[in-house]
Formats: sequence, C-alpha cells, structure tokens
Amino acid sequence: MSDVLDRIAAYKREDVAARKAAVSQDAIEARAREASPPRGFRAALADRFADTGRPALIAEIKKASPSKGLIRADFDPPALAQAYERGGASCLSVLTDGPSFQGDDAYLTAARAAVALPCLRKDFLVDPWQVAESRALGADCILIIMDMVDDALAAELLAEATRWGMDALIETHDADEMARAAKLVQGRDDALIGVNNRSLRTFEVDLATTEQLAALSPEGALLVAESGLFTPQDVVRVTEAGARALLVGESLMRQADVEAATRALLV
Ligand SMILES: O=P(O)(O)OC[C@@H](O)[C@@H](O)c1c[nH]c2ccccc12
Repeated sequence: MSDVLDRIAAYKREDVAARKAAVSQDAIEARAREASPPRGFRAALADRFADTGRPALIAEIKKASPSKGLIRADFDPPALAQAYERGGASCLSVLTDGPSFQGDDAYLTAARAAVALPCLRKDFLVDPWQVAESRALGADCILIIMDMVDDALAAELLAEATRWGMDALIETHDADEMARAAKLVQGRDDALIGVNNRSLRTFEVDLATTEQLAALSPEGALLVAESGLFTPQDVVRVTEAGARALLVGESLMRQADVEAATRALLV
C-alpha cells in the first residue's frame, strides 16, 4: 500500500537522480569543502541542557506540511531565524523539501547566514550524495529517518555525516526503529536520537510515543522529542520522559510574534 512516506521516497529518489546527473560526487564534494565550517549542533543542545538543566530548543522553519497545508503565509526565513535566536532557541531546523513542505534549499542557506545557530537540514535522505549536498548548503546536521532507510544506508549516511564534521539526528517512531537506531550508534558517544511523536504515514500525533521510546533509547544518547509540542505542559511531559531537546515547528510558526512565542514555550 502506498502512503505518504512511500510517495515521498519515490519522488525523492527521482529528484536525487536528476541532481546527481547534474552535479557529480566530486563536484558536490568540492562545494562542500568550500562551505562555512560546521557549527556543533549536538554540542549546542548538550551545552544548553548542562547549563540550565532544561531542554534545548531546535526551532523549525516550516512553511507548510502535508498534514496541515499552509502553516505560515508571511514567510521570511532570515527574519524567522533571528526571531528564534532572540527567543532562546539553541539550534534551527529548516525544511528544504519542496513538494510536500514548500521548502527550498535557499531557505537553509539564508536562515543560517542570518544567525550564529547550528542548523539541521530537514529533508528526506535516500542517498549518501545528499550528505555532501547538505554540507555544501551549509547544514550542520542531517536527518536520518529510520523508517525510510535500511540499516546499511543508515550506516552510510551516518558515516558520511561524520566524515564532513556534521551531526546526524536519527529519527525513530516505534520500538523496532529505536532498536535499529541503538545498534547503529553502538560504540559512539555522540548519538543524537529523535522520537517523532507524529507518524509520517498516518499523521497521528501522540506524545506518549516519546514516553514509550525514551526508555529504550541507548545510554548516552541525547534524546530529542519531535512534533506536536504546543504548550509548556507538553514540554514538561516530554522532559520528564527523558527528552533533553525539543523539535518544534507548527506551534511557533503559527504565531504573529515568533520571538515571544519561543520565549513563552520555554518558560
Ligand atoms: O510542526 P511540529 O508538529 O512542531 O513538528 C516539527 C517537526 O518535528 C516535524 O516537522 C518533523 C519531524 N520529523 C520530520 C521529518 C520530515 C519532515 C518533518 C518532520
């Protein structure tokens, strides 16, 4: 049965094939080497938690989504990046997928240039070529969605991220994916593991997902609670479950005053 994630994987593979045909591995690596050096993404999250005892925020720049349609019409990535930075975010996440999220590679580059924060390229990675491409765009961290890759591809993406000095957020949604993620990061002390509270197949959101999977997260991994966080009470709930960082998009993107909303979520 074909659902949203399968459809995204199919068009992503086509898109990447076209991009690779236009820009070789050598050419994309040359661009990656010229990019602004990586800002420590995981380190920024870990430092914030160590300093404050409170979870760090990864604030997401997201114009639209397949589940919600248009989220924010007034969309200026550099201005949003600065509002998030002033409001207390530790890192940014920028959607670059066009077809499903109305994102753009240029949004990542423009947002990152406007702030000092480390940035996650939020996209669907199905080929190691995209890791060098992400670095060439300035990304400090990539996303590995366990539901979208097999173990071998996940390991390749992670190794590429490490080779380029980037972090990788390894996203899980069920116990099987968490077990695969744990195996993937075995022996590493820099693991960054996300629990997506939203199913990318049904769009159902349940914060209990973080509570259930946190207990299965490997020792030493920095746990990120992703999606569906709207109130300070939601933040308390996932923090008590073990999350050390939060990935939040919609609830902040819907506010007129993004800086104030960011501050208010973190009280
Ligand atoms: O807008 P929300 O519910 O705060 O969610 C943000 C983020 O977690 C969500 O955009 C997301 C999590 N994992 C993803 C993978 C692909 C695209 C998007 C996502």
